[in-house]
Amino acid sequence: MKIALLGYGKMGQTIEKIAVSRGHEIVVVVDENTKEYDITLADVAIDFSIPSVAVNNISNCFNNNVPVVSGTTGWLADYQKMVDLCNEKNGGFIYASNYSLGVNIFFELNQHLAKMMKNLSQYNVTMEEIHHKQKLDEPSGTAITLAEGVIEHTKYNGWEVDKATEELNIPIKAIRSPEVPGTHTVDYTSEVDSIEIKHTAHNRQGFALGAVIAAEWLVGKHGVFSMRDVLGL
Ligand SMILES: NC(=O)C1=CN([C@@H]2O[C@H](COP(=O)(O)OP(=O)(O)OC[C@H]3O[C@@H](n4cnc5c(N)ncnc54)[C@H](OP(=O)(O)O)[C@@H]3O)[C@@H](O)[C@H]2O)C=CC1
Ligand SMILES: O=C(O)C1=N[C@H](C(=O)O)C[C@H](O)C1
Repeated sequence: MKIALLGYGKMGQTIEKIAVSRGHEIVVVVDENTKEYDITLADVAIDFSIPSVAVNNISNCFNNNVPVVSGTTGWLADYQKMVDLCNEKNGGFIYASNYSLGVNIFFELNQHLAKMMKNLSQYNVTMEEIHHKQKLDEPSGTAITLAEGVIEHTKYNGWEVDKATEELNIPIKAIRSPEVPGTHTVDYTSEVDSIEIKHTAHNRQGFALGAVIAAEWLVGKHGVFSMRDVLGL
C-alpha cells in the first residue's frame, strides 16, 4: 500500500516505522514546510498534523479520490462538513480521537459503566487527561469521546475544561506534563465511595499501529467509518 503521511511529527514518524515494517511504502510526506505535493500518488492518506490544517488536508484527499485516516484532534467543529464532503465525493473516511486498541476497548468500557450508573444520581462524574506539553488542543480528543460516551447514557449534557459552571456539565481536568503520551481517567464519586477507570498509554506505538490497521482496512471502501467498524466492536 502506498501511503501519504500528512504531518510528520511525533506520530507521523512513528506511523512511518510501523507502516514500513508491515510492508507499506511511504510515497508522500507533508509537514509545515511542504509547498506542493501530489496526493494522488498514494492509495491512502494518514493525517496526524495540527488542528488548523486538518480540514484542508482531509478535503484535499476527498477532492482527489484518496481515502483518508484522520487522527488529528482539535478540529471537530468541522467534522460534519468533512462527512458531507466525503459523501458528496464518494470518498473513504475514518476519524478517531484515538486509534489504539486499548483505548477503543476503554471507550466500550466507559459506555458500559455509564449505562450502569444511569440512575445512580448520587455519583458525580469528573474526568482527567494528562498529555505532553507540546499538545495544542485541550481537552484531548479522547477525553471528548469519553465525555460523549457518558453524556449518551446519563443525566450529563455537556462538558467543560477544568471546573464545571453548569451542574450537568462534566468537568475535564487537562494536565500538561513532560513526555506523557496520554493518560485518561473517568471518575464517579459519591459521598461514600469512588469508581475510577483509567487508560495509560506507555508510548505512541498503539496509536500508530491502530492508524495503519485502519488505513489497511479503509482502502477500497467508500463511506464514513469509525474504529468500531475497523475493530468489529
Ligand atoms: N487519534 C489518535 O490516536 C492520536 C491523535 N494524535 C493527534 O495527532 C496530531 C499530531 O500529533 P503529534 O504527531 O504528536 O504532533 P507533532 O506536533 O509532533 O506533529 C505535527 C506535525 O504536523 C505538521 N504540520 C504543520 N503544518 C502542517 C501542514 N500545513 N500540513 C501537514 N502537516 C503540518 C508539523 O510540521 P513541522 O514539524 O514542520 O512543524 C508536524 O510534523 C495532534 O492533533 C494529536 O492530538 C496524537 C496521537 C494519537
Ligand atoms: O496529542 C496527543 O499526543 C494525543 N492526542 C490524542 C487526543 O487528543 O486524544 C490521542 C492521544 O491521547 C495522544
